This record gives sequence, structure tokens and C-alpha cells, in this order.
Amino acid sequence: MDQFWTHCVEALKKEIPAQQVKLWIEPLTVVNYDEDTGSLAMAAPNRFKLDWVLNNYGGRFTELASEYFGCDIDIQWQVAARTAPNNPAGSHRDSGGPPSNPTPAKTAAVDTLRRDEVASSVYERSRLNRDLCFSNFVSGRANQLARAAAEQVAANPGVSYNPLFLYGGVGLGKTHLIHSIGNRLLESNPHAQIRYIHAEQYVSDVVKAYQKKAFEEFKRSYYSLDLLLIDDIQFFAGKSRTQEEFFYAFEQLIAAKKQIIITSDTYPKDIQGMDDRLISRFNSGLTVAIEPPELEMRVAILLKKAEQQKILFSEDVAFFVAKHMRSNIRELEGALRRIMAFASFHNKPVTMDLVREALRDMISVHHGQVSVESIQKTVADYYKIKVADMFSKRRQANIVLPRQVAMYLAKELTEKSYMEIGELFGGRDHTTVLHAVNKITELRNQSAELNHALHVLDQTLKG
Ligand SMILES: Nc1ncnc2c1ncn2[C@@H]1O[C@H](COP(=O)(O)OP(=O)(O)OP(=O)(O)O)[C@@H](O)[C@H]1O
Repeated sequence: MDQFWTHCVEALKKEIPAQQVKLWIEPLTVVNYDEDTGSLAMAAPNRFKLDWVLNNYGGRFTELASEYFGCDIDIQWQVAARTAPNNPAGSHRDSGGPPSNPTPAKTAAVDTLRRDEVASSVYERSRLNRDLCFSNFVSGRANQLARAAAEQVAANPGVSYNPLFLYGGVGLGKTHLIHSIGNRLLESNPHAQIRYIHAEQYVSDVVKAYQKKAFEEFKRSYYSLDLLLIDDIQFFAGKSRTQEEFFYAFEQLIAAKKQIIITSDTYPKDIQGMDDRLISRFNSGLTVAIEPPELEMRVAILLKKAEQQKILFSEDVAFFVAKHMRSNIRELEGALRRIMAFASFHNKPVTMDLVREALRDMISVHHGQVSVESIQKTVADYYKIKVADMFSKRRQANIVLPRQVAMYLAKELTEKSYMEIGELFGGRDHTTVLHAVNKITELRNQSAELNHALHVLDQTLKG
């Protein structure tokens, strides 16, 4: 048996990098070989490693064993018994005798090690980031609905809102929130089968399964989940095979009351190149937006992050930064990192002057850069109308609304007067602009869709 194991390791060393052999192959054990039945029992230290070895080298081990023993070998794979010593393959495989009696202290240490190993294997398998949790997710008006829905789903997966569809612009906390759901569920049920996957990765997994003709395996690995978190689903656009595969997984999981959570940068029906069947499925649970954070929330986030990193940050400074960094939370984090680096480089405390200096480029980029022309172009693109219609006299509703939106944004984001804006919109009167601004202000309070569109446009324009 020793020789058989050496044969396997030596063969695999020629086929895969040494580091992988060390990580995945060496921890395996040969439990037993039954000559009469041609059956070989092999074990991996945990389920995660077992799945990996089976998926990647199950067939190869069968070949190696058949080659070595000169007959067809059927390998029975299993997870090593938790009480068995965690020896590498070959060192205890034929012992058959009782395990040596470890001292209680040793057993406790081994148990802790194993618990950690199990815990980290659970995290590895789920691809969850433990650092993204509810406790460090700052709430405010912009995300409170999304957070409430997320907490509800974490407490009752598969029951309350299924799927939960979260949408919002870049860097607003969608990824953070869905990891929080996964982490919360793992705390209450460490055995839950959870997978976080970015849509781009899913697309590439579909391609790989297609190339390897391993669709059954691919399907199985998704159909057995309790919680599937799929991020940035807009990346499925135009990928019909991926969409088809996802459609089946979706139907299967929902029918089995397993929870699905999806994020996207936009409302389901606005995702371009997505199958209508999927869009209607996305809307069949709960769809919630995460909006860009308002000033007070940006301040709260800065203070929280500064506190986590043990930096002394006054409220005045936080207000100053938050006033200038308006588009998203990733940008706020970037500003904070820059301030920290600047303070540490110059060995100075974080004062208002230091912050002004540290963020000089970032602040100037955000000031006075938006022109009325770029607003007209961006809004026209967003609503898929011609830029020329911004100046035209056409009165169709599908043109009037975008034009009024553009006027509203021109007033919000530039220093121009009503009269100047009217001039730039085909020589219109200032009262027309005033009317547009009032109308959009009123409408945005009534329509979540318009409010979202304005946030997206605002973010796009500020880059
Ligand atoms: N409410 C919040 N409280 C604390 N940190 C937050 C919050 N929202 C976002 N963040 C942090 O901001 C950063 C960006 O968030 P995240 O990656 O979740 O955004 P996203 O909406 O998924 O963006 P993208 O669409 O680009 O993937 C992360 O570091 C995240 O931890």
C-alpha cells in the first residue's frame, strides 16, 4: 500500500504543481484495499477537500489504481473519521489497530484545529467574505429597506422573499449586504450549503462545464444549495447559454424553497440582453433598490470606518469629506485611505488642512466638471433618444420627460441660471426650465423609478 501511494504521488507530481500536491493530494489517506472485490477506500480530511479531489482528480485516481493493481478498481471516497489522526496517506493506512490515546489537552487542540479547518473550509467553499457582515454595515435612508429585507431573508431563507433582487449603482454596498446574509445564515446554520458567486465567474464556469462536458456535475453543485448569492447579474447580458443554465437552476432552487439573492446595477427590466423569462422570474420575489447615501449617512460611514481603523477623525472633517465625495461608498473608502496615507507619510494629525491637501485632486475633479452638454448627452443616452431632441420643440411624452430631467440636472449640477439653461436647451424661456425643475422635484418623490434614474444619472455624470 505504501508503494501504491508513492506511485500516485509521484505520478501526480508530474501533472500538477507541487503546491497543489501538498495542499490537496498529500492530506489524503488510503483507508483500506479489498483484494477480493477490487475495492479501494480513500479518505480526505474534510468534505471540501473531498469534493475538490473528486471533481478534479477522481477519475485520475481510478486510472492510477487500476494501472497499479492491474485490474478495474472501484474507489470508495469518504471524509476521514473525525477522531482518526490526520496522518498523510501511507503512514497509518494499514494499521487497522486502535488509534493511539492522545492526552485530553492534545485532543482539545486537535479539535480546535479541526473546527477551524471545518470553519475555514465552509468559508472557502461558500466563497463568503467574513469581513462583510451586518455589524459593520452602516444603515441610512438609502439602504434601510434593502437591509431590512436582507435581515428578514437571512432569518427565514426560502420563505419570505424569493428571489431577493437588490439593485443600485456601483460601490453602494450590494456585495457587502449579500455577504452579510450568507454570514448570518452560516452563524445560525453552519451546515447550510451556501455559495456566493460573481456573475462573471458563473459565466466562466458554464463555459468550462461546456468544454469538459460536465454539465451534470455543474448542475448538481448548484441544485444542492440552500442559498445562492449571485452578484452583478447584468454580466449575463447576451450570454444565452448561461442564462438558460441559470434559468434551470433558478426554477429548481425556488421550487425546493431554497433562497436566491441577486444583485444588479439596474432594475430587472432595464437589464439589456436578458431573456424575458428570467426578467419576469427576477421580479417574482422582492426587488429593492440601494440608493447613493445621503450626506448624514456618508458622515456616519466615514466615522465608523475611521473608528474601525483607529484613526482620530473629527465630525467636521468627516462632514467636509462627505460633502465632496458624493457618489458612492467605495469612493469614500478611497478618500479615507488617501487621508491616512497622507497623514502617516507627513506624520501629522488628521486636520481640515491636511484633508484639503490630501484630497486636492479628488475634490477638484468633483467640482465644476459637469457641463450642460454632457448632461444632455448622458440623459439622451439613458433614455435612448437623440441629443437633438434636447433642443427640439417635439412634445411627445417620451421626449418631454428626459428633456425635463436634463434641465433639472443642469440646475442641480451646474452653476447656471434658469435663463442660461433655457438658452442651452434650444432657446427656451426661463419659466420653462423652472417648471421642469419643479415638476421633476415633485415626481421624484412619487416615483421610485424616476428617483433611481436620477441617482444613476447623477453618478454617471460625476464619474
Ligand atoms: N452601508 C455600508 N456600510 C459600511 N460599508 C459599506 C456600506 N456599503 C458599502 N460599504 C463598503 O463600500 C465598499 C463597496 O461596497 P460593495 O462592494 O458592496 O458595493 P457594490 O454595490 O457591490 O458595488 P459593485 O456594483 O461595484 O459591485 C465595500 O468596501 C463595502 O464594505
